[in-house]
Amino acid sequence: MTAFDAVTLASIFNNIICSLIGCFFLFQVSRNQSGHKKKAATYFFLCFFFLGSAFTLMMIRVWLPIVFSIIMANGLYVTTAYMMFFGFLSWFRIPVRGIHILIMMINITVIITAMLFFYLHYRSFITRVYIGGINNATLFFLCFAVCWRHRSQCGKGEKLAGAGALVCVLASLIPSSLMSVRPEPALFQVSMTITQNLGCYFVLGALLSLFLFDQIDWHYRRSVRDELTGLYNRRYFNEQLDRLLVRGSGKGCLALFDIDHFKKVNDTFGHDAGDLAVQRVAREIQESLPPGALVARYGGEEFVCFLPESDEPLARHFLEHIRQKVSDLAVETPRGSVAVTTSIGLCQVLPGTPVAQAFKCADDALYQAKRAGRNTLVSSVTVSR
Ligand SMILES: Nc1nc2c(ncn2[C@@H]2O[C@H](COP(=O)(O)OP(=O)(O)OP(=O)(O)O)[C@@H](O)[C@H]2O)c(=O)[nH]1
Repeated sequence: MTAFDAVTLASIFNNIICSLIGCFFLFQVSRNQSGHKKKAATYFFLCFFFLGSAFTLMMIRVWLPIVFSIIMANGLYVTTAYMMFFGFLSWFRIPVRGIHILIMMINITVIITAMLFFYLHYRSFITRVYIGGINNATLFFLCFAVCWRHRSQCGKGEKLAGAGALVCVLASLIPSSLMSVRPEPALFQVSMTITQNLGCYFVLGALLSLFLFDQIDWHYRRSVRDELTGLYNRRYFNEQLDRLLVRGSGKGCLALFDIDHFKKVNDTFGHDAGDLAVQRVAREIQESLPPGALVARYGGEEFVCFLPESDEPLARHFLEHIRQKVSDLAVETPRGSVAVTTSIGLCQVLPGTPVAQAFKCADDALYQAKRAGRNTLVSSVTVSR
């Protein structure tokens, strides 16, 4: 064995280790997922399983009959690319159907037949390199195309995975491109080593980051949203309002909503009915506000919204509409129909006003609304610094 062969073997061994690591992590990931993400993780796991098997075959191929090596290696490489493609399809909720599997089987059969044909009849090594490279590049390009088609839903993880697929397209074409310039066995070995390393490491990183960023997004969404209503929570609202008032252009209207006599609703209809009423009121508020309004559940049966750039008459128009819609609500519950009303305190805020002062102003107005008999909108004086 020459030093060059030894280095090539070491590199293949490296790729086997990388594939095993890929299998291990993607298996762990698939256990913690459900639905389409679990399917995607399983396909990605299989992708590394077949890739590792192909590398193992590459390592021991000198001891195997060459026809057997050609059949197995090509079958495994093409299957690897398909597993990646199916993983991308599943991630974007496109079901993998029988027809996809059939196309994969036909593709594998055609590739193996073509490889054997060119080996047995023409002993043409370069043609086989072209066929393998172009076929795999096409499949990786399809992975990228799936990402591109769903680009509006793509976060950081999906973008990285799409970039990983593109790297695979380029990597698949390296051996055939080099062979067309200088058809030397040593150069082929070098190009294969580069291709395998690029594919293996980049794809593993990109696929794992798909799940990592998805988890990060999930935790972030949970940390800023209220679980019952899906509205933003108090902490997020305060942060955003602070940004808008102190650091932004800062003018607008702040409104506090409080459902009237809510204790009575709970006492009469039960806590679950109360929850339902909170959800319905939240939905009415959210759906009735103009785009750009910031709305949150501020506490139990309290909501808050900020209408940037709105003056008092405009905000009053929207809020009156909400008050009316809430009072028209009939929340159907197992114990009967629940009617609720809401009191609203409104305050126009000028640039630079501290958050606490804006809240005090809206809260005073809300207090006035409660004192005025509830189901009322009261507007407080404008506050500024
Ligand atoms: N079911 C349900 N009840 C809640 C929730 N959050 C707060 N509450 C209840 O809402 C009630 C609020 O009562 P109070 O603050 O006394 O006010 P109120 O009865 O609405 O009377 P006014 O505000 O003065 O009109 C309490 O009984 C809380 O337990 C919730 O998410 N679900």
